[in-house]
Amino acid sequence: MWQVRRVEETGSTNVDVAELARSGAAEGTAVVAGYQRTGRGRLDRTWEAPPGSSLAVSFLLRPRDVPVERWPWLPLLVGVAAVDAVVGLTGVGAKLKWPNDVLVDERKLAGILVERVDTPQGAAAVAGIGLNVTQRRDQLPPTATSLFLEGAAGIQPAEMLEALGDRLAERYAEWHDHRGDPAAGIAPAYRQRCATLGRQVRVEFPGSDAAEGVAADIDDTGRLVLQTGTERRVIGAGDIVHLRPV
Ligand SMILES: O=C(O)CCCC[C@@H]1SC[C@@H]2NC(=O)N[C@@H]21
Repeated sequence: MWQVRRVEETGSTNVDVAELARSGAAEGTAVVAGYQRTGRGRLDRTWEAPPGSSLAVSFLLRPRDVPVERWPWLPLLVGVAAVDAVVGLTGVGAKLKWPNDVLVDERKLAGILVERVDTPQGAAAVAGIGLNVTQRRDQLPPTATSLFLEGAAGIQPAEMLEALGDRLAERYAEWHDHRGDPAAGIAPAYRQRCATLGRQVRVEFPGSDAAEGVAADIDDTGRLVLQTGTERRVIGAGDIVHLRPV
């Protein structure tokens, strides 16, 4: 379903696809870059990778038949597709940290940023994925990893793109066909791949606030349910630190 445009270098593929969306580009338009100068991350962070070492791609989605209150599942859906693409192509044991960091043994392999964009054709979503492919240890922070470092040495970004595009197209079609009903597939698939559920965690909120508790569940809109003593707190955004299994 993807019409992929390849660019050698850009600022951010998410920004590029958002611009294409505003100019009327069709669902399935995608931009993949050899190098991103100013990649965007979650919670207003940046995303960096040396030229040619990683996959940096954004996909345009126009989920016309899915009520907008179900769109918050999209970032989780993209996470499921990314995990399945990594496991299927390389055998590397990737898992999700809520909402959608792709981890291997607690190190981050991939990050996902899904952004809503308003266009003359209606609301759309840009799903951006940055996945570390060939980076060596000295090209990454200690908290990150790459496919190369996890033993998948022969894999190149283009192969990873192919696998990711296939898994994303399948998951998206299933979700769209069920009008975004999470129970129809994506919620159970997410729970299976989520390393956060059932753990003692710290949630660091944007700003300096934090909370600790057990990651008890994912609610109907993809938010994390945190059990803190006798209280249940529903978390829409934040950074999770995995503490220990319970
Ligand atoms: O973990 C995060 O903070 C999310 C990082 C998302 C990075 C990807 S790389 C391709 C796409 N273009 C961007 O500017 N960001 C996303």
